[in-house]
Amino acid sequence: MKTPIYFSHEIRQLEQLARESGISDLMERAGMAAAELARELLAGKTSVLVIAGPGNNGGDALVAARHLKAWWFKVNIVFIGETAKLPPDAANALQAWLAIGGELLDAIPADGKWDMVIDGLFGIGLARELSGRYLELVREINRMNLPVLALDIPSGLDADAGQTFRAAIHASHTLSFIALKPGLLTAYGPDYCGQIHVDTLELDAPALLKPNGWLLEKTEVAAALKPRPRNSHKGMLGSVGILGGASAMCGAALLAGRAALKLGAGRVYAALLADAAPAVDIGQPELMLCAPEKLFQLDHLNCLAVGPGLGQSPQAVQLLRQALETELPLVLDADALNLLAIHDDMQELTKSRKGSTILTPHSAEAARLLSSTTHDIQQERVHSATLIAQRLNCLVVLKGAGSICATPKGEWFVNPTGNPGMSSAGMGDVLSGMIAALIAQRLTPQSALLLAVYLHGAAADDWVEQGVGPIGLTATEVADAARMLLNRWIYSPVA
Ligand SMILES: NC(=O)C1=CN([C@@H]2O[C@H](COP(=O)(O)OP(=O)(O)OC[C@H]3O[C@@H](n4cnc5c(N)ncnc54)[C@H](OP(=O)(O)O)[C@@H]3O)[C@@H](O)[C@H]2O)[C@@H](O)CC1
Ligand SMILES: [K+]
Repeated sequence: MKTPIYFSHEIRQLEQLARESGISDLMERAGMAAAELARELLAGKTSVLVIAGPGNNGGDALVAARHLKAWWFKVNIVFIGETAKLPPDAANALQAWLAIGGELLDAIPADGKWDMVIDGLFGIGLARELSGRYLELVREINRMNLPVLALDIPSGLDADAGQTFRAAIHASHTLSFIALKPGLLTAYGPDYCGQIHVDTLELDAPALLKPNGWLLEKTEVAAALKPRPRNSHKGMLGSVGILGGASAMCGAALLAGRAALKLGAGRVYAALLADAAPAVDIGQPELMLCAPEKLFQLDHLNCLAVGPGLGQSPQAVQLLRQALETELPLVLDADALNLLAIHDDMQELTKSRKGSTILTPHSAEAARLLSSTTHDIQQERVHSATLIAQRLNCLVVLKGAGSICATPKGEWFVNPTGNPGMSSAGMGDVLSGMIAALIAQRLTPQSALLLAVYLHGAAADDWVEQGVGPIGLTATEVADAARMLLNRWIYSPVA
């Protein structure tokens, strides 16, 4: 089963649709799910501090507190807001809490001791920067250094963008209601959410509202993989061309080429622009190095990756234009993206290409493509990726924590794999080579993109699990681990 992701306005639509179909107890369901998870996480410990805010997120917390109290946990609630202004469901939850003898505190007692905090201060209704008592409370909870279960989303985090409203609660677990929201998974989301759990509140969300966003998951991306027939030869496995490697940047093209080899392309050609380009890659002599004009004379290329170390010389401009004029599937990265951003005619060429085009920008490259700023791209990562995909009629991966893949049809995917060890030179070059290799092996461009993005992050995660990284993890190591995982997923799928 695929896992959908919805923006907060879509979650509100879902709530409305549920209400219209006669479901009126969503808050009770959310509170019960929260209490059950809290009980499991407490694992025998008994004392809980519940923070309830002025909206329905506070209502969820009040319901959870009521159940925990009924199960004999020691529960203290700090409520911040005006009880008279609570929305109806939350007001009912408050009455039910008071009816079983519960009390409300207006500040965290200085001498209290708890095993866990339940954060029900703000959910998807947080609409502006935190200030005053709210800001102070978030900081105080973070200073307590206790396990925190955040209800729906850590308070202070923007459910759509994954940015913080000045500060946010550092949760150890987040229980997201109805479905995932993109802000949990991208930008700062992974830093604040801890382990993410989803409770659908018994709603079949995709049946009520068609999702446009999905979580990338191994079962989904690996479905494109098939074992090779024993009777195979390199021609069947496709040929990749890499175009880049201007003076002082040959390494980028070699990294992309080596990654394409390791991901199984039958033949890989690296065409280097540098005047004094090497004739052979001594560390990887299987790579075929050639001059750029030779690459376009080959009649058996299945995919071309343009950009690693390309530079922005007149020759680079001419070669990129030539690549865009072919019907080959193209992967464009780095300076290919920067050149595309400043040449309107190349953007027109891209829009009308017969072959697929895949763009792999990080946020600064995306900003150039959209004539925007890195800050604005990070504020709207999903929207930015889909906008580029639709404007340029291409597939896009907007890289960074929680990479966003987008299609020209408006579908988008968030990648949960990867770690800060990937913030190092060459990682993007390796990703370009990986995508190109999978396309050359006849995966559809979209399947190749989704698999490569997921696998690239999973390979880096594998090293971190082994204690290599995040500090000092190299792109070459990621390509090696990607090869190992790919083989494992195809040939020992249970492992
Ligand atoms: N509806 C349902 O059926 C279900 C909803 N569910 C739950 O409800 C949550 C959404 O609830 P919600 O819409 O009430 O928003 P919520 O996040 O509690 O906060 C809104 C309050 O905060 C206030 N406020 C905002 N920003 C502020 C700031 N910076 N500083 C100070 N105040 C600020 C804002 O005040 P105002 O902007 O009006 O001044 C308002 O009072 C959702 O995440 C899920 O947990 C589940 O139970 C499932 C069923
Ligand atoms: K919360």
